[in-house]
Formats: sequence, structure tokens, C-alpha cells
Amino acid sequence: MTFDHDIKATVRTIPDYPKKGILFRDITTLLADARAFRRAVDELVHPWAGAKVDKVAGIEARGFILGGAVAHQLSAGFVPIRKKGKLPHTTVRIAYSLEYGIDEMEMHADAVQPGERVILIDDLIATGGTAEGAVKLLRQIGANVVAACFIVDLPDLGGAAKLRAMDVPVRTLMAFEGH
Ligand SMILES: O=P(O)(O)OC[C@H]1O[C@H](OP(=O)(O)OP(=O)(O)O)[C@H](O)[C@@H]1O
Ligand SMILES: Nc1ncnc2[nH]cnc12
Repeated sequence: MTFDHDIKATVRTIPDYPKKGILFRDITTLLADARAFRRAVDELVHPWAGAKVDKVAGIEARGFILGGAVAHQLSAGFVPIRKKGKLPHTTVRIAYSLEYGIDEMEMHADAVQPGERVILIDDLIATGGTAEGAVKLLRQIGANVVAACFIVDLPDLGGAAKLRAMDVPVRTLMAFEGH
């Protein structure tokens, strides 16, 4: 990953946010850097150029920023996976846990047609609880989840391994060891 060093330096680390003991990897500084933002989106898109991708699913909130850009580049539809209570039509919902909390997420039940090829996008994978929940929701409505893609991996927390164990190919652009 030669380009890793270029954009990794634009991610800011905040200790003890949102809870004591968490090293928060803040991608807002990457997003604010035009070159880094473009490069990250280009790298997320790259493997899928010319492939059939029907939908890009993005996880609220940071996954919306990246997922929207990736969907646009791939001429694919965008599907928001939201924290509970935000979507107006019939939804499927699941509880999940993440590195620093628990929550529920949902998506519209008709957002993906059975068999459609979907890429899941988020900024970061830590424990993988969030992405696991998203994959379960997508599969519940018949999606074919062809990959899950993230800018940042925190490998010590095991999220990418968890997704691979669910037969989801995972692509990440950089890793922070020791989370
Ligand atoms: O792998 P996990 O341990 O599940 O953690 C990863 C999730 O945590 C963050 O989202 P957060 O819930 O903080 O929401 P936000 O994007 O609205 O800030 C991040 O954007 C991922 O969605
Ligand atoms: N350490 C971390 N930094 C930023 N976002 C996260 N989501 C879960 N864990 C995180």
C-alpha cells in the first residue's frame, strides 16, 4: 500500500474520545484535505471500475460522505443505513454494538432488490459490530454483499476478520495497529 503514507498522515488521533481509553481516529482532517479525500475515494472505487455494482450502502454518518461519493463515481444507487427512527418508510432494524457503545440501525426494506450486488462503505472498521449489523440487514432483504470497504482498519479489534468470517470480502486503505 504505497499510497498509505500519503493519506494516513491526514487522519487525526484524539485520545479519550468519546470515552476514556478510546483512541479516536478522526477522518474529518482527511476529508478537509482535497487531495487526500479524492485519493481515498479513488482508491475505494478503483477495484470496481467496470464491475457490476447496483447499489452502494453507506452507514450513518461518516459512511454517507464516502458512500455518496463512491456511488456517484460508479454510477450506482446509494442506500442509507441509518440510526433508528430516521427513515420514513417500512424498515428492517437490528441492534448492534461498537467499540464505544450500543445502538440500533435500520434501512428501508425496499432499498435493495433481491440479488442486487451491493458494496458496503464506511470510514472505519473497529470491532466490526456496526458493519456486521449492516451486512445482516442487507442480507435480510436479499442483497448480494460483494464487498465491504473502509478507509481505516483497527486490526487489533478484529472487525475485518469478523466480516471475512461472514464471507464478505473486505478492503481497507490503511491500518492503525494498537488501536
Ligand atoms: O467497528 P465498530 O466497533 O462497530 O465501529 C465502527 C463504527 O463506529 C463509527 O461510527 P459511529 O457509531 O461513531 O457513528 P458516526 O459515524 O455517526 O460518528 C464508525 O464510523 C463506524 O460506523
Ligand atoms: N477508535 C475509533 N475511532 C474512530 N471511530 C471509531 N469507531 C469505532 N471506534 C473508533
